[in-house]
Amino acid sequence: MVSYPLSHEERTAFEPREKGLHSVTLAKITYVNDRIKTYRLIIKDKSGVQVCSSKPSPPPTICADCVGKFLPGQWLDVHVPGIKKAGGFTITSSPRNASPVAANIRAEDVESQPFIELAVQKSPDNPPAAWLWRPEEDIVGKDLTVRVGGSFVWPPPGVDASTIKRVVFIAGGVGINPLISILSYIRQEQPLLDVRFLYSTKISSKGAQQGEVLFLPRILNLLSTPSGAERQGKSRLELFLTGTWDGIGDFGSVLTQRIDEAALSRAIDSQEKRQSSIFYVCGPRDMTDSIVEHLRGQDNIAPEQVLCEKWW
Ligand SMILES: NC(=O)c1ccc[n+]([C@@H]2O[C@H](COP(=O)([O-])OP(=O)(O)OC[C@H]3O[C@@H](n4cnc5c(N)ncnc54)[C@H](O)[C@@H]3O)[C@@H](O)[C@H]2O)c1
Repeated sequence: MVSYPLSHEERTAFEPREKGLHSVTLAKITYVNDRIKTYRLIIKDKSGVQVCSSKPSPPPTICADCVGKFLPGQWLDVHVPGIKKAGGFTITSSPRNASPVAANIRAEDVESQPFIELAVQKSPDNPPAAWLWRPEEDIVGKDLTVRVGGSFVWPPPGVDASTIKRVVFIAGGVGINPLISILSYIRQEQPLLDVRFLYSTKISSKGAQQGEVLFLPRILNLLSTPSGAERQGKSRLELFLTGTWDGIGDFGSVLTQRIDEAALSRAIDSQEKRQSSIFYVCGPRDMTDSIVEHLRGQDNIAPEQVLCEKWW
């Protein structure tokens, strides 16, 4: 018997998602590397899209009065012209960027409009992704319809937010997508939170540069932005580069290995620190499963302190 991979809608059938659809315009495409492009969607609804603060936890439900709002970490069902089934793509921008009140909007200037950003991996077998990878001149300016969904979110459901002092992000490859949205939002809303970031990704091109690693310049910028003496020295990125690259580039300090137990121990830190930490894990299946199991097996880390997104 031939088995087919589940579509995004089948795979996420039990996840919370909005009832209604929003109309957006595909305004801009940015090439990151030969696997990834990012897409800026301009929101057409007059109300814009705002952060849902009415029912952030627990559990992250999307109810009638939350329509049009999203939490950092969520994804969109994306309906592209001429294709019946929606694609599922993670939102990589902060909800703050989607709020019309946050922007000084000028109709003629795309950069000033409230927006949602998505990162889409090249996948010829996935029709919505293949459509989004068509030549820019064929698709920029087209209208799409989208719906927000997902439960891998900030703030973490079931956790008293006032107890959180540290957030540890652990990303593998394109699993960075929901984490960059959460990091961007946290930096805007709670800049004094301590952040540890472990990011492992494959590089295969010769002489690859920082800009070709998905969101690396953005992460470095978000972690280095000074916002008060208390935060000095509290945020750190450990970058793990694997694959067949030639070691040349402008990466500075990197580890040429996968995230291992020693790296996790550094991130978990002391008994005292782990009690006030939240761990977000997103990456390939085996990596996610083994890291989540390792974290949940530690003393003083409760199951609800470890969140992961499973796209399988
Ligand atoms: N929202 C999202 O976009 C999203 C959400 C959840 C999961 N994901 C998943 O993230 C995965 C990322 O795919 P990719 O092709 O970019 O990743 P990849 O295969 O390039 O791997 C990324 C990094 O993880 C490391 N790695 C792989 N397996 C590991 C393991 N068992 N232990 C430790 N390190 C390991 C690799 O060495 C590499 O550095 C996909 O499987 C995707 O389904 C994505």
